[in-house]
Amino acid sequence: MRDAYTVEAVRKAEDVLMARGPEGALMQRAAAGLAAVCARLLPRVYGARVVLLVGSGDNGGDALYAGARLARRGAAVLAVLAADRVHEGGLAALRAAGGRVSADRADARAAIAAADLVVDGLLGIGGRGGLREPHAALAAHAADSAALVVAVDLPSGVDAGTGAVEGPAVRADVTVTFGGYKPGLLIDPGAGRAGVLELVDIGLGPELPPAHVRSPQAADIAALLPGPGAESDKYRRGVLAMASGSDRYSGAAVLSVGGALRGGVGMLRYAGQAGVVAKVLDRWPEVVATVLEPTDPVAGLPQRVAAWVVGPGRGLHPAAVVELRTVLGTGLPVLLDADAITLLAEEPDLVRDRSAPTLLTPHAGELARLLPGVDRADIEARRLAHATRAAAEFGCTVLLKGSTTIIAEPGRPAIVNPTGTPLLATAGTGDVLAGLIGAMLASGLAPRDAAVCGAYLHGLAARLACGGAPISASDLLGAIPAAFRALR
Ligand SMILES: NC(=O)C1=CN([C@@H]2O[C@H](COP(=O)(O)OP(=O)(O)OC[C@H]3O[C@@H](n4cnc5c(N)ncnc54)[C@H](O)[C@@H]3O)[C@@H](O)[C@H]2O)[C@@H](O)CC1
Ligand SMILES: [K+]
Repeated sequence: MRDAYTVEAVRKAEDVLMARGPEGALMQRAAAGLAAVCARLLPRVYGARVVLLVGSGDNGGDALYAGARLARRGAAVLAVLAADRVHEGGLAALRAAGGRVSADRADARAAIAAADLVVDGLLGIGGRGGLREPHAALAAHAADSAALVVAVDLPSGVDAGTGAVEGPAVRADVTVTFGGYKPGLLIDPGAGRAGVLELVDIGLGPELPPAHVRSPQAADIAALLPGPGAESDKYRRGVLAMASGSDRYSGAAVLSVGGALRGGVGMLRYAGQAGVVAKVLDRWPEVVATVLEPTDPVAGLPQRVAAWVVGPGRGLHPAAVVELRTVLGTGLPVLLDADAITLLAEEPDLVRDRSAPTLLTPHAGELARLLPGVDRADIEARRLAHATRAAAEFGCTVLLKGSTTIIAEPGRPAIVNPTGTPLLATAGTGDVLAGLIGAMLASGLAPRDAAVCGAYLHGLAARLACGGAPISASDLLGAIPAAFRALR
């Protein structure tokens, strides 16, 4: 698990340690860790051309002390100062180690263009908003250079707490972060700027509170996943009921059912209009299907099931409303997706008043319908805050789909899924996800764990499907077994 902490929590932990230990000890630990990662990344330290971008705060101090360590090992280190005053001790250490210092713009540009390694020590957790000048120009030179860019603590210009990027920001190949991950390193758009993450332990652990945000790794998912044991039969593995697709959107039914079957459901009971039922059975003969009567759309809904998935491609007509009320009226775990979320926006109390496990899986546009006064762009820019707010307002689990999928639940740390990829931004992949998570719910996982496992496998399957080439939702279905195998 990668655990991320708020800036306040990190500063508080640092204060406790600093009061206890010798002055500057934490910065020395940070700089030693940073220099070690830089040395590992360079083919050869001796003779390497290293440029440090140095801001006015302690982030610049880390860069200067690490630069001094590299200079002592024979690197040609140049510190480019972005402020009149920078960390004095760090500057003295760099000079004493033979490093050079420049505040000249033209000089800086040429040096960055010719560098092997650029160390971004402009701003750390003290940064506010997008980069101002001259920071922004230096970040642009670094982006134009072929040099490897290593960010100190976080890419400058990224908001440490949220991942928001409000203006120019550094794009790093590697980010060396200290004491604990910061949420902004795990959540887009910040995560996309951070590159590969390296955590340096500076001893904060015992002083940190519980994580604010967690990002599960393969072993965490493998430990959560239910696997069929010798005692399993189709009922114990879970019976899932699905109300997805319609005559107009029959593909949503075929894909969501496929997601559930590939997700390991014991039995799938599908209910829908006659035309969709035929298509579902044609593709997935293992499904037990019921044709719903247009005159009484809820009479034939499946009974004796372990969980429900409602919504993908289901439509917004009155029968869908009655169906949604009926399913939410049961005491079973329910996943609401797509059209069911749009309907819920009209009757939010259906979920607010519900005590049984409930999971909403909106994308940003659907979440905007649930949160009055918020638009899609606000949600994309501050995903963590909005997913958390929706979970609190509806008193249930919320999985916000998108560039970084976030799972929020009242009173628990939010989860960030690490396997997402832009390849998933194509029609039908959300239907597959709903089915996949539905299978996990039916097997008995709590909504948060089901959502975490489903999102992880979904992203992994997309990555495995075509090795980086564009994929369709059907390709994604085909790669789910490989994603499971990769975890076992
Ligand atoms: N506090 C500690 O004990 C430790 C701190 N460490 C380092 O110290 C960093 C935090 O240092 P600071 O609190 O000094 O803050 P920073 O070094 O992150 O930067 C703060 C400075 O940047 C300026 N600034 C803020 N936003 C700006 C913007 N958008 N454009 C241009 N300038 C801007 C501010 O005026 C302020 O002078 C951490 O990220 C980490 O790298 C590490 O050395 C580990 C120990
Ligand atoms: K930085």
